[in-house]
Amino acid sequence: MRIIIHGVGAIGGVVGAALALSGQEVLGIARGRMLDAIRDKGIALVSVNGRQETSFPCVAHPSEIDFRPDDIVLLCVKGQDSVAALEALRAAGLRDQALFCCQNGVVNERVALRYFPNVHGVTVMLPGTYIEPGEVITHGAPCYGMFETGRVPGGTDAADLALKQALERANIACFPSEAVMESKYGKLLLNLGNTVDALLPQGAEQAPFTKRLVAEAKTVLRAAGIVWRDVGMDDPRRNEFMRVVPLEGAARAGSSTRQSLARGAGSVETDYLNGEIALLGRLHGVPAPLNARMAVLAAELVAAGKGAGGMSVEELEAALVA
Ligand SMILES: NC(=O)C1=CN([C@@H]2O[C@H](COP(=O)(O)OP(=O)(O)OC[C@H]3O[C@@H](n4cnc5c(N)ncnc54)[C@H](OP(=O)(O)O)[C@@H]3O)[C@@H](O)[C@H]2O)C=CC1
Ligand SMILES: CC(C)(CO)C(=O)C(=O)O
Repeated sequence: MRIIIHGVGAIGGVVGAALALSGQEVLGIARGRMLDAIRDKGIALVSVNGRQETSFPCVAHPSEIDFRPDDIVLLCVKGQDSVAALEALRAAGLRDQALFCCQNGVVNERVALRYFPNVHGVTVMLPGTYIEPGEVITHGAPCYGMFETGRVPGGTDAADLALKQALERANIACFPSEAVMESKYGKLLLNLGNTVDALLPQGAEQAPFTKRLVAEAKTVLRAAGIVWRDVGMDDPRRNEFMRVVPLEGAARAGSSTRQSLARGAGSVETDYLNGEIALLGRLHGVPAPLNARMAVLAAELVAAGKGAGGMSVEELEAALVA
């Protein structure tokens, strides 16, 4: 079995490097400065176990891959990049192989099912950081991360088991689940604060904003009849397998959305996080003005070419009532 990582950034980089260090065959699909750095000098994984250098082969495009029947593909791009990645995978010959959406948000799996029959969701609990090309950081301990996986719409199969075994050899806890989307909706609630974290200066009080966004979202999910499962610290597995710990000399660079802005990535995932709540609210006739506004603010920030942390608490408060 070969594990193909589509999108070698924070999550794809940590998972790919940890798998490679465990002896697993890995192939990356990367781009830009990360691709150049890995080809030039490999990749460094920074974690509670220190800094470990490793390497795995990387291509720039799926068309360079001869897919094997027992390949497993981990889709590790941001939600706004999914369609392009899925189209390229199909054009390159991927067919019935298991495809795992290692992504936040709840729509990637549904999109992937248009292209492929064997789609699995993954609830990714892994505080990953990618700022410098060729280096990825995880603040997860004792395991680097904790994943829940399962087929979409439901059930588990041999691919979940095979991935679990490979991930656990690489120090990433993995729990196959018959209803993975329930935990992905739980994770969506945790991600409603990503853009708050991206907009405000580091150290600013985020909780009053995220609480309001989550309360609004819960009303929307209930009206939509969507069941979710809590995946925060109330999940007893979190304390045992994956706590967020400080690492000397390697500060966490904030949420994945903040990291996109810090890297000048040119897009953020907010339309698939807060924007999902806005969408569900509109479909089910429940107002979700706060989450809808967050999506607009994020789009404005990207369009203005602004970096992370440019808004004060007072400005965000005013923007949310505007
Ligand atoms: N970081 C974290 O702590 C966590 C992230 N997640 C989720 O995991 C998913 C991945 O996030 P994260 O790893 O942070 O994102 P990153 O932006 O760090 O990594 C994604 C990588 O994929 C690359 N990419 C995008 N499209 C393509 C393509 N077509 N071909 C090749 N490479 C491509 C991006 O390149 P480029 O940089 O040029 O855009 C980037 O390097 C997201 O859904 C996120 O919400 C979940 C839990 C925690
Ligand atoms: C780790 C967490 C929950 C928030 O930082 C996340 O999922 C992200 O950064 O996207």
